[in-house]
Amino acid sequence: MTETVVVAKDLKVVRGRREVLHDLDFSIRAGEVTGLLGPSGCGKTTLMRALVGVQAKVTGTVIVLGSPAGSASLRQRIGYVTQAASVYDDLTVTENLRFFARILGAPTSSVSEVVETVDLVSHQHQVVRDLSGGQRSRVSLAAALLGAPDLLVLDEPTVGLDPVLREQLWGTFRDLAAAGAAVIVSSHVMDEAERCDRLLLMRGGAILADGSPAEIKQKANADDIEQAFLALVKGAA
Ligand SMILES: Nc1ncnc2c1ncn2[C@@H]1O[C@H](COP(=O)(O)OP(=O)(O)OP(=O)(O)O)[C@@H](O)[C@H]1O
Repeated sequence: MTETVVVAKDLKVVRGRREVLHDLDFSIRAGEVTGLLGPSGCGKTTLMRALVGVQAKVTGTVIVLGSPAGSASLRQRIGYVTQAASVYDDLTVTENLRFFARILGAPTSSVSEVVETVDLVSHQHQVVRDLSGGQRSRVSLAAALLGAPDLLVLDEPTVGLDPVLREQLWGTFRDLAAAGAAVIVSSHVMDEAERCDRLLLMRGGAILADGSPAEIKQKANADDIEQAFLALVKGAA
């Protein structure tokens, strides 16, 4: 049976004075890439922050790997990559990763493993400042992979990347899921939907649809996810 890694019930978040997530119920499974898709401002980052346990004013229940989101015991088991690069510009790829491995208590041998996973072997001794944007985001991803996390939360990891690199990164996400991790990837680009095993389609702080790309298209009687999204919005109006 597939392991359920996240269970959220009545998840509500207030930011500023506004409620930005409204009573969400969903679950996330191991071994799958779950796409969190929806337009800018719909609440993807807020939802991810709630799962990782760094979001204030969360109500409802969010259980991650059997413990409440934000529990200290989860720190080593979750990898989180935000939209902003989170590595040091003046250190090399390897120096950055050794530093993060030490903080995480991950073995030094994991550094070369993650460098290979993100395909940066030929750049490992370069300072991060001299890398391209896409290479830099792969260093952040590598840092998140160091502790071999059971849950990977990736906020728009492919934004601004060229198609070849995007393809490569999706291959990496698929490999990580195949190895048993639960991988959550957010995107506002609907054409990334088909690469996911499962989708949570969001709009205005609510979940419009939850299912495989095929199930969602069938339910909305649409040929692609963008059309399905539009049909679901019309249906909900
Ligand atoms: N610090 C904040 N204070 C008040 N409101 C905020 C804050 N941060 C975000 N919001 C609001 O919360 C809502 C959800 O934002 P969030 O960043 O989660 O959306 P998103 O779907 O990730 O957007 P994007 O794709 O542009 O990153 C938005 O309406 C946003 O304006």
